[in-house]
Parts: sequence; C-alpha cells; structure tokens
Amino acid sequence: MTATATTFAPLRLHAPSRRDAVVVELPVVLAPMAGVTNAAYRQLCREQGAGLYVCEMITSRGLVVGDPKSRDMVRFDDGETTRSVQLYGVDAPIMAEAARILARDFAVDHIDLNFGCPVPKVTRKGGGGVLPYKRDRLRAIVRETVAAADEFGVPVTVKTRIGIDDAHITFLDAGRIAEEEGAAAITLHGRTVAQAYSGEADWARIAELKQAVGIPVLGNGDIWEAEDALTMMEETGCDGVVIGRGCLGRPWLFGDLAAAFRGEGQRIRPTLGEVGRMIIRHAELLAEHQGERHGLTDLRKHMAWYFKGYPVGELRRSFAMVSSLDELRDLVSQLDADAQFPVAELGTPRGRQGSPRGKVVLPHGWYDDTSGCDLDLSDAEVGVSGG
Ligand SMILES: Cc1cc2nc3c(=O)[nH]c(=O)nc-3n(C[C@H](O)[C@H](O)[C@H](O)COP(=O)(O)O)c2cc1C
Repeated sequence: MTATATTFAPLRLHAPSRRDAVVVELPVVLAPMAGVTNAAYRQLCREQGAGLYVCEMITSRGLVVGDPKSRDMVRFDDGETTRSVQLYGVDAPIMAEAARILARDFAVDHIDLNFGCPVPKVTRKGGGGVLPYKRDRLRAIVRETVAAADEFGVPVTVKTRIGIDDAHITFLDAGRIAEEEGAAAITLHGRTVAQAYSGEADWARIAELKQAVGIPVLGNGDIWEAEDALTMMEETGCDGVVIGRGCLGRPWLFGDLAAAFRGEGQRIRPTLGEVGRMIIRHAELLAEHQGERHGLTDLRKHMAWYFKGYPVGELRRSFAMVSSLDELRDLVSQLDADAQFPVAELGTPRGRQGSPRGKVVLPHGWYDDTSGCDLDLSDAEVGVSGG
C-alpha cells in the first residue's frame, strides 16, 4: 500500500491569556467516548501512536457537588503529559466552576465541552446536541467556561453536531459563538442529533465550518481507517481529525494514523495472537486503574470489537464473561494465534450505528426562541452517562 504525506500542522490550542497552551504535534484526537476513553484505554491508544487523548465525559454538576464517582473518573496515568477532559453541562456558572476544579484540583491542561450528545434522556431536557439551538445560552456557557479555565491558562474547545435535524441547523452559529467567546477550536461531528449514529457523516459540513471560522476546526465522523483521516483533511481543509468508533477494539489505529500522516504506507494488520496480547495489555491497564474485578468487567464490552471478523468461535462467549487476568490469559492461549487479520473488515463501520431518531425529543416549546438563558435545564444533568 502506498500513501503520500498529508500537509498538516501541529494543532495549537490557545487560551485567551496563553498562546500555545497545548500543542499537539500530530493533529489526531481520540474522541471522548463515555464508558470507553478512561485512563487505561487512553494509555493503550497512546502507546500505539501520537495525538491528544480525551478523557470520557464528566458532568459539571457532579464535579461541583463533589460527587465521588465524577471525581474518580478524572484519572490520569503518570505518562499522560497532556491532561484532556470533556465536560458536559447546561449552566454557565456550574460549567465555569467545574472548569476551575478540573484545572486547579486535577491539573487538567485542556477542556472540551460536549454539545453533541443525542441521547433522548438528555435532549428531552434540553442538554447535549440540542442545546446549541439556544444561542444565547450556548454563548454564556462558552464565555464563562473559557474565562474560568483561562484563570489557569487552560484552553477550552467545543464539540458539536450539524444541528438538531435538517430543518434546525446550528453548527455555523455554534462555530461563530465558539470563536467569538474565546474557544480554542471546534470539533464537528458531521451528523445531526436526529441521525444519532446512523447513515453517513456529512464531511461537506466540516468544510463549510472551516470556511466560516478562524479557529481550528477538527473533523469528526466515520474515520474507519488511517486513509479516511487523510481524505477528510484534504476534502474539508480541517485542521485535525477526531476518531471515535474506528478505534474501538483497534487501538493500533493510532499507529496507522501516525504512519499515514508521515506518508508511510505500512499498516498494522494484527494476527489474532497479536490481538490477544493487546487485550491482555488492555486488561492489565484496567486492573491497575480500577482493580482486577472491575477492570475485567469493564473489558468485556470491548471483546466484540476486538474480535470483529476474526475466527474466535465458541470462545467468544467465555471472553465476554471473563473475570480475572489469569482466566483471560488462559482464554487468549486457546485462540488460533496465527489467524490473519480480517481484511474484509477494512473500512467498515464498527461500534454503535442504529437507526435515525424519527423525531428528536425536546422540551416543550424548544423552537419558540433561540435564547434559553432563563430556562431551568438542571434535569438535563441527571443520570447522564454520555453519548
Ligand atoms: C460509545 C460511545 C460513547 C460516546 N460518548 C461521547 C461523549 O461522552 N461525548 C461526546 O462528545 N461524544 C461521545 N460519543 C461520540 C463520539 O465522540 C464521536 O463524536 C462519534 O462517535 C462520531 O465519530 P466516529 O464516527 O469517529 O465514531 C460517543 C460515541 C460512542 C460510540
């Protein structure tokens, strides 16, 4: 396979008072994924490649009220020199306070704001991907969070979708608001909330956003292989790429991405034995961070992703119920170590896809105005676990 080096520059994230607060040499970002991008998974990906690895989403209210579960999720390993966290919330003062806590108590270097979650539980209450419809509220949240993080020289980025649905597009306004209020960059997932994870991401919207704003634009959606990242950079002119589902069960994609950006054609095509060793490494890291029992339970959801396309047979079921490192090592030893990489899987979607939401569930009268500053949306943070 051949490839040409793509033209790229390091991703420079400025806080208002501190230029180059975070510089990411390779403009590749691990997308925040709730329940996935914990410290162990980020380390696993980091061991493969280069880029920015964002911690799974933390709710602002949880941090501010000192919820032990929220605080416990803000965890980094010693090698994580750039501490990046995604924050979710709906109230400007609470988001600002949460940003201060992240910067002051956890020495976080970068904060990303989640305005893209499509989960009905969240959109019903006005949070996540539907919040940008309320332009004034979005502006207040970005302004106050940027100002609070800037007390510590920490840059804030915004992550959003195209809009609620085709009739309610918000990304261009969100981009302008982000830029005007001092955000360091904006990530666009090229889908609407109504699409959730179905269909295809519309990269043309990423190109449109790039034309509309001066801050760095990060493109997101449907990068399954390293080549897709280069294509997205070329087609949209975006300043970097954000990868979510493509790396599920494939942390080595970050190695491929680093090689592809350098113009190298070599790609990692692990045998089943090598996948087994990766799973063991993943398990060891999870056990280190969460203890063996919790860590191995957490690992189970990754099994189907790791084994997609490989001949695993009946062992699949045992892997999905594994509860100790010893048991895992024993199961791995039973795999056909020489089974080759399933090339038919290349470029195919993985992780959640589903079907479009017929209609996005919204609070009553959501489309009546675009301000939303006076609304009580606090329920939108109750029981939220990402999206
Ligand atoms: C399991 C899972 C959890 C996710 N959690 C979050 C989240 O907490 N915050 C967020 O902004 N996006 C979240 N996303 C969306 C991804 O960050 C990303 O925007 C989306 O998957 C599109 O990129 P992809 O096509 O590369 O997967 C999640 C996606 C998945 C699959």
